[in-house]
This record gives sequence, structure tokens and C-alpha cells, in this order.
Amino acid sequence: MIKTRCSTGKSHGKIILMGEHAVVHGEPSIALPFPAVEMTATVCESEGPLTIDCSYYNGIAAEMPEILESMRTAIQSALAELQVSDENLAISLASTIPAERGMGSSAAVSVALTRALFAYFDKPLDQATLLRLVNISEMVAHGNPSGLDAATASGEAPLFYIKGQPFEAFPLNLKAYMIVGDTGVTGQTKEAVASIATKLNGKNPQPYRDAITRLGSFAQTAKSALEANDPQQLGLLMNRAHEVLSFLEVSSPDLDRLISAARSAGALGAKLTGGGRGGCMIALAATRSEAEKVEEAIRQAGAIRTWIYLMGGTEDV
Ligand SMILES: C[C@@](O)(CCO)CC(=O)[O-]
Repeated sequence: MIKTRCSTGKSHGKIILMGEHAVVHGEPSIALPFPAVEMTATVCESEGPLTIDCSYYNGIAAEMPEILESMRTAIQSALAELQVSDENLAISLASTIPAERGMGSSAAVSVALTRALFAYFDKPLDQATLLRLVNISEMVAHGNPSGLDAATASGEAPLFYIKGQPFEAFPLNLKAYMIVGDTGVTGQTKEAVASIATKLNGKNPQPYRDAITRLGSFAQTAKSALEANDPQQLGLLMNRAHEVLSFLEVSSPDLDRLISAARSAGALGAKLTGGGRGGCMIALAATRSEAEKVEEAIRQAGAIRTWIYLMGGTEDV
């Protein structure tokens, strides 16, 4: 039996702890890798035109629906960089990252695909090249990506990031639990990013500029709270960030419902995460039993999926 040559590339989800949207406008942000959900791309030798097999589509790449345009761009960018044609390849994607829920699925697809294609053609891929290539497809997905999603979906460390500056990896020492809840509603990152840009370029931009600056200052203070192992302070900052994100009109009734359920169940703080207008929310709790109470409350409030993530330290906090 002839064995087909295949290579794989992997990536994972991401959670933005602080600074979503503000990061697009040059303010600080903090994002965490979220390995509880992951993506694997497999590239195999095949005959004929390039084919794609993923949850949205199975067939010839040239006939992919428009919704997969950023995926097509990721493949084309990697193949152009590798200087190879797209013939005789079959690409498949397997993912547990919910699509369009603020967990960085579009960046994760591009990261996994780029890694798999470079592995297949036996070419080394440094992080700078990976991020440059992924940024091309993220422009299609998000319009004006900060680069935070791609860096977090491809790396192992929590990141502090200001656009245009190097990513700063830092250890997560906070002894606390993060609860993640999926509203089940598709987020609208591209639209949310565009609507904030419209506000900032409109007739009365000052309140929106102030809001973006406040989000950035919360991210900066949150970094100190993480370093000082101060979950109370971080929770407070999360609540305040959610208020500002609501003012910027990137929350939604579903997100707000889960967030208030989390707070009523004793969460130290809660906010939306990622692009917003749907997607996921996060909440913070000091112990596992408190986290479980919060998880139960957000499930009761309608979360279709939840995760509990130990942020740092050991289980017996
Ligand atoms: C909303 C945003 O800040 C995060 C989306 O996951 C956009 C970006 O950083 O590119």
C-alpha cells in the first residue's frame, strides 16, 4: 500500500483579558492562549486541483464560498511565500474552536494552515514570517487587525501588547479561575471594529477617544494586578472595562445577561472578550468552588458552552 505524504500544523484559541478594540488604536492589551480549544490543519499529497475539507465546505478550493475568503487568502499567502503551486494538495481542518465567538478562530485557522503548508514543503517558519503571513488573511477577516489574535493563537505565553511594539510574554502567576461562557451567538468583530472607527472619525469623537484611552489604562493596571497576584483588583478592572465596551456599543443583550448572572453568582468581575456583539464572555473567581457556582449561573442564563481555566498557581487555591 502506498502511504500518502501528509503534514500537520496546529494552533489554539485565545482569550483577550483586557484591551480588545483599544489595541487596534494603539492602546495596551493582554491576551492569554486558550489551549482548551484547538485547531489542526493537515496537508496531504493528492492529485489534481487543491481541495479543502472543513466544517463549512468540502470540495475544490477554487469554488470555496465567500465566507471562507480569509482561509483562501491564508493558503494563497503561504503558497506564494513558498513559491509553489496549489496543485496536488488536499487540505483538511479539524477544530474545537467555536467559529466567530471571540476566541480567535480566524487567526487560528491561518496559523494552523501556514504551519502545515511550511511543514509539508519542509521549509522552516520563523514567528515573524508566520505573523506577517497571517496578518494578510486577518486583514480579510477583520479589516484592521492589531495582530494580537495571531500572536496569541500561535504562542504559549500570555502576552502584553501595544500595536507596533514587540509582544511581551509574561508568566501568569494569578491564583484565580477564569470562567468562559459562549453566548452561542455569532460575534461580529469586523463590524464592531468598523463601527468604533466610525465613532472615532465622526463629528463628536472625544468621548470615544476617552473610552479607548480608559480601556488601555485598565489593561496597563491589569498587568500590575496580575503581577501582584491581586484577583480582586483584576475583577474590578474587568467590570469597568465591560462598562466602557458597552458604551462603545460592542456588547449585546446575550453577553450582558451572562455577565450579570456571573456577577450575581459572586464573580470578582466579568466582561465580554474579543470582538463582541455576540461571542464569549469571561468572569473571574477566586476558588474552584466559586468558579463552579459562576459556571452554573451562566449556564442557567443561557451559555451554550462553558470552560473553567486555572489562570496560575495550583488547583488548591
Ligand atoms: C477586537 C480586536 O481587538 C480583537 C478581536 O479578537 C480586534 C484586533 O485586535 O484585531
